[in-house]
Amino acid sequence: MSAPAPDWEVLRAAAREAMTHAYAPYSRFPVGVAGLVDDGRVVTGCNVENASYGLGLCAECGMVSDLARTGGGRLVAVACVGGDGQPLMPCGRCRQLLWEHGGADMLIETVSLGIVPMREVLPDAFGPEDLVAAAERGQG
Ligand SMILES: O=c1ccn([C@H]2C[C@H](O)[C@@H](CO)O2)c(=O)[nH]1
Ligand SMILES: [Zn+2]
Repeated sequence: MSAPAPDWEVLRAAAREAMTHAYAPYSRFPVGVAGLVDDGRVVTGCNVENASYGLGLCAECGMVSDLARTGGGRLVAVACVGGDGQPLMPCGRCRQLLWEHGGADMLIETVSLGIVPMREVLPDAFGPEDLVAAAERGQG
């Protein structure tokens, strides 16, 4: 099965809709994210903050949970929007989260670079294959 082609307008709209559910009373910076799955599903998430500031959840965390809960699969393309609804570069931790479920070829829309594959925003990434490689060398 070939991966579906992303409709970036649809993804952006889904991310903006998700952003309306954000719980961000501390930063006042709502974030929404939408991901196209290889079976054509669209999964979404929003940020959910906490009075214990450091425990806040980025929107990408919610989206990855939505991905797992609705049947798993691989992320093909992800649009993330924040604040005024413009494209947002996911934070470093979330790039790692996304890598697990989309890998190097997953497309991501960023404000500074446009639409690029994950390998460009997380070069030399650590991923599941590194654990396999280490195990094969007898280090895992
Ligand atoms: O990729 C990102 C970056 C930031 N945030 C959230 C975390 C916090 O709630 C708010 C301000 O940093 O934006 C996300 O949800 N995703
Ligand atoms: Zn994040």
